[in-house]
Amino acid sequence: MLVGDSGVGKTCLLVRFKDGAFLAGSFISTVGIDFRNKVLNVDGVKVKLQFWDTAGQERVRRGTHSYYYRDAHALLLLYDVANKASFDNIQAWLTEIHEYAQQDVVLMLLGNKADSTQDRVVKREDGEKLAKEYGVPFMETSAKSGLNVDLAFTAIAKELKHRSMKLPNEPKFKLHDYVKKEVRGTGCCKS
Ligand SMILES: Nc1nc2c(ncn2[C@@H]2O[C@H](COP(=O)(O)OP(=O)(O)OP(=O)(O)O)[C@@H](O)[C@H]2O)c(=O)[nH]1
Repeated sequence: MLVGDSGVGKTCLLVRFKDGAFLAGSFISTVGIDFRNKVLNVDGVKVKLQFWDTAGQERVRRGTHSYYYRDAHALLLLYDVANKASFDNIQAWLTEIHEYAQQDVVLMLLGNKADSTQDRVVKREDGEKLAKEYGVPFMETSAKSGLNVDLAFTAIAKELKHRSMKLPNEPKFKLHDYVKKEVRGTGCCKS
């Protein structure tokens, strides 16, 4: 499930991952929830992921999220590095998540729009610090350039596969270590 303030790039991140393209141009806010599927090959095993792309707008999200949180196995919580308010709201999102989501939900914090060099107002270290405080894996992404998008979703898929299969001889998958493969920078301009 992708969550975070309106406009942080949830839909774009998902479309970049699913279709390899960037939705440039006018911004159409998600209303309610959108579902998209993708089958990933994770270490030779097919993992079918169903993504729930939620609306960030307060007026549409009130009431709906609590219902979906309960069934979500993983949450990607996004803020926009060029929007301070979206970062400041992360704590409120985390409170909501702790209230409604499953205790063992896989959670990852993503600072999106890392390509926005001139407009950046949230430093990478601030994202890192917040993530550390809450014990959540963190990386910066860009739906525009594609930076770390595959890595973020693959990390989630690997963790979910690991949890659901529990193969006896398989070494434990460590999500916190895996996200260290993150590429630093803007990723510009691969799109
Ligand atoms: N520069 C830049 N712009 C982005 C990026 N991701 C999204 N955008 C732009 O940000 C705007 C909002 O993107 P969406 O993906 O629709 O945002 P959302 O979080 O799904 O918004 P809601 O549906 O309202 O919750 C669009 O104009 C996108 O083109 C990114 O990585 N870099």
